[in-house]
Amino acid sequence: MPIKAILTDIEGTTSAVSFVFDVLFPFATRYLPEFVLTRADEPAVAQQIEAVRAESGEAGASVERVVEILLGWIAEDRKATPLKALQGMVWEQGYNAGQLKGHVYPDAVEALRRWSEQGYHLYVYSSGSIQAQKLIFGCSEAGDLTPLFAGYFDTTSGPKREADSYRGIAAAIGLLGDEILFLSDVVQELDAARDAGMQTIGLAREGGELGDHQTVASFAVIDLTRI
Ligand SMILES: CSCCC(=O)C(=O)COP(=O)(O)O
Ligand SMILES: [Mg+2]
Repeated sequence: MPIKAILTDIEGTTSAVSFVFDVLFPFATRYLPEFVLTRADEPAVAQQIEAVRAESGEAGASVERVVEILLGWIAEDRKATPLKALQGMVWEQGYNAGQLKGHVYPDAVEALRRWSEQGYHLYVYSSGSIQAQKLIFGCSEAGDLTPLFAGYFDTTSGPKREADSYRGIAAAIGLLGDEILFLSDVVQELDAARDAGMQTIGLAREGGELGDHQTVASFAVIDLTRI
């Protein structure tokens, strides 16, 4: 079945792992405590605080304790939906203030633009919240890339290592699994997407192979007509 849509991961795929670990996560560690403590009564923040209490099993946790839990989750890179939602809110302030600029590899920018012009529908699936996804592409070093994308999926569609998440995304896109190409740097994500019937290509920016998935080091060598 020919490819009609491309679904891409962000960290390690379109964007450097170092940008996430050395820039975004430290930014959140620095600014998230004050953000949560001063805005705890705002409905959008209060909702996430409640979700942290529920996910951590600490129903009566104070806001200060919730902040401690969140900082622990950042340190362990936990893909918890309420953490990801709050990180997105904190990063928005950094992007708006010009303190952050999204990193997207030039080869990814070029390929995404070309595929969009050729009529492929482009989607994102990342553990980062949809708000965070729109920010990294909207405030990128290459300018606003959001017009290239037809839609965004995050952990509210399910964990990235479970096939059911990809089945749900294919249904939401309105295509058969094998009409969608999924790109990622994580073999468990590629396995889950393939189990759901999607085509896969692994991105190994430092070289090497990702399991038995076709693996490339750059978007520049992906040929959509040969999948
Ligand atoms: C949307 S940029 C922030 C990325 C992030 O928070 C993260 O956890 C990366 O997850 P990914 O699924 O893109 O590897
Ligand atoms: Mg990744």
